[in-house]
Amino acid sequence: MARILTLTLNPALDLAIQCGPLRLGEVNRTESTRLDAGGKGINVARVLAGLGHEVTVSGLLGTDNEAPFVRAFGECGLRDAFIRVPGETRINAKLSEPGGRVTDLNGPGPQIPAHALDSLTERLESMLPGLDAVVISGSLPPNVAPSKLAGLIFMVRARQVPVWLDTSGAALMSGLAARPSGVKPNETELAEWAGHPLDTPEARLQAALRLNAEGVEDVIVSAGAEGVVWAQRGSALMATSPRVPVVSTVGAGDTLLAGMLHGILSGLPRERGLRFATALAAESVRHVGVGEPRTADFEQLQQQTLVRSLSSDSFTGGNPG
Ligand SMILES: Nc1ncnc2c1ncn2[C@@H]1O[C@H](COP(=O)(O)OP(=O)(O)O)[C@@H](O)[C@H]1O
Ligand SMILES: O=P(O)(O)OC[C@H]1O[C@](O)(COP(=O)(O)O)[C@@H](O)[C@@H]1O
Repeated sequence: MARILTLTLNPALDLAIQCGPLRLGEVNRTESTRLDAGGKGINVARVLAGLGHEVTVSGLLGTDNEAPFVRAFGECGLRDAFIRVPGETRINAKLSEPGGRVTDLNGPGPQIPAHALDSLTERLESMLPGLDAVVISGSLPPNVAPSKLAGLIFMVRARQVPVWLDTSGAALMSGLAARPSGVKPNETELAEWAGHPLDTPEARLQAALRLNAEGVEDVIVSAGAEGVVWAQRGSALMATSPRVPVVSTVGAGDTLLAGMLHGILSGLPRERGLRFATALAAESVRHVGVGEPRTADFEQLQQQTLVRSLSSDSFTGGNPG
């Protein structure tokens, strides 16, 4: 069992909406709706706690609608170290249509008073001793500068605690420059850093190896149904996802990251950890919410997840890897 802290600077209440084919500009009738406490670090924490780790959640939480979060933390056995800020945490709408198309409408989040960030930094610093990993996940509220995120990464690294990052846009650029120990972008997010599309496994591999060479030890590039490339200190594996019916892809990336951390922090052989995490992420898309390893066919999903090693030759007809 590991001790992990996840940091969500911009959590969200996720409004999951199941509907028929969406008709824009018209009245649509929904099939079901569900409101859950979410946000990347909170989802990662849920999965890790379910796998038996001791998890603390922190970040910035609006006081006006905190009740569902507090309830979820209690239900999942998460230690609550969120700094409270005035106002509401954002609500993100997730529209799932038949056929697996999911449309995310993510809000900006509230304005954060400067003293709240100072309190968060102090709290984080006081919690670092004894932690096995820190995960910083998700977007930043509108008035939090990306350089603040880089500052948090530097602080954690200075205490020799591994720090993982999962964010996007300017926050990802700034965060990567601070050299986190690990990162989990999806292909679109990493393409922005690379400056060109990463629409093939080879392109993802090259970008991941480049980041390894720049000092990010673990780079996990997710590519939806196509699966995952994981480059660790210059040596790469690729996992191909099992085919599953898609209900909601929301939380798949968070599940993947949590599954990978579980493998790494539990000392699982690399191939086994990647298979576990990829199968768990596939499990998550079959329903709303994060992946559930206790599901009856999870062993089967793992068997259907193909893992192979990759090298630059893997794509040139040379060594099949
Ligand atoms: N349609 C799918 N079928 C099977 N696995 C999926 C599917 N969509 C996502 N996954 C799994 O979830 C992981 C994360 O999904 P992805 O969409 O790449 O990340 P993010 O949610 O961060 O954008 C993928 O690498 C894959 O393992
Ligand atoms: O902080 P962002 O980038 O707006 O993302 C927030 C959203 O990400 C989620 O954590 C889902 O993330 P993934 O689909 O990448 O796993 C939702 O719960 C939340 O609404």
